[in-house]
Amino acid sequence: MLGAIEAGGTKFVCAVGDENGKISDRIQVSTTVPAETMPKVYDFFNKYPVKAIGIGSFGPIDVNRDSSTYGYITSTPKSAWKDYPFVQALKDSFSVPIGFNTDVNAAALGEATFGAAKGLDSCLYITVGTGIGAGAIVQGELLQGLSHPEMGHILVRRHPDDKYQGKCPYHHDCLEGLAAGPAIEARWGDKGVNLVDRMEVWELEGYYIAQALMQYLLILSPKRIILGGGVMNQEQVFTNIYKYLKELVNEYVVLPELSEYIVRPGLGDNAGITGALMLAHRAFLMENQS
Ligand SMILES: Nc1ncnc2c1ncn2[C@@H]1O[C@H](COP(=O)(O)OP(=O)(O)OP(=O)(O)O)[C@@H](O)[C@H]1O
Ligand SMILES: [Zn+2]
Repeated sequence: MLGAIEAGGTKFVCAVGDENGKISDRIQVSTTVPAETMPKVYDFFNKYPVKAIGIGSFGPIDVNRDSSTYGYITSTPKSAWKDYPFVQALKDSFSVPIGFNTDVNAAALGEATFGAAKGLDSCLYITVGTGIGAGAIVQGELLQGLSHPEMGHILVRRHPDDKYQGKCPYHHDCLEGLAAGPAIEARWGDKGVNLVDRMEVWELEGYYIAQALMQYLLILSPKRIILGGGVMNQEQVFTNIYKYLKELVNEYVVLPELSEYIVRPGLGDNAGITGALMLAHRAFLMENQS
């Protein structure tokens, strides 16, 4: 039995299951402060004989095993979780291998193993929600370098009619600052879910996301792109992304049929937690190899 944590900025999902992605029990805990959230996490896993735990976490996080702050959540604006030693906290309570990566890398792994990118050795998983983040599988491995990718904060070309200053506290009008859920709400004065009939909202959304996808696909050339997160519940954004992406790429590279190439998560809301289960599986295998 394996344990999994999908640690989000608003809630933690904890689950137990097996290496085939089958989940046998799960709970949700709200993300308040570590002293309140973590004991509930420990209580849940204490009920089960887990052999390893995988964490897909909001970030930025330190994923560099050689670093003195490996396993920490680093510079999050959620101050109680800033510099929080997540992996160590679990190791102190459970003497099992702990896998640790970003929430979106975990989701990419889940989708590549069991979901919309099953059988492919590369894919990109992007969430457009409270923030924008992306994880990637490249040549069968999770993409990691100096740190993990932060693809939500890339710069995009501003639409000439868009006067909104942007919401990212670090870069103002980066992709996340212009196109995540809170930016939509701030620009148009209402939540996305209430703006369904405002065509211009979803045109602009497609315009920005298509630019990001163009850059990701030119740099990483993923075999499939999966778009999740609350904002992507707006079906019309997909149509607009296809339209703008075709225009931008302008036949320079040959694109697959876009409705099969840029798709929703095959695992729905379970992409992240299933991926975290796979992180646990990998951590278990790694520790038992050496
Ligand atoms: N149906 C919808 N249409 C448009 N926007 C939506 C819809 N549902 C949620 N959102 C927007 O998505 C954002 C919440 O994102 P999501 O539901 O993915 O939750 P989250 O997990 O908190 O976000 P994140 O993935 O960044 O951690 C909010 O800004 C919300 O207004
Ligand atoms: Zn930014």
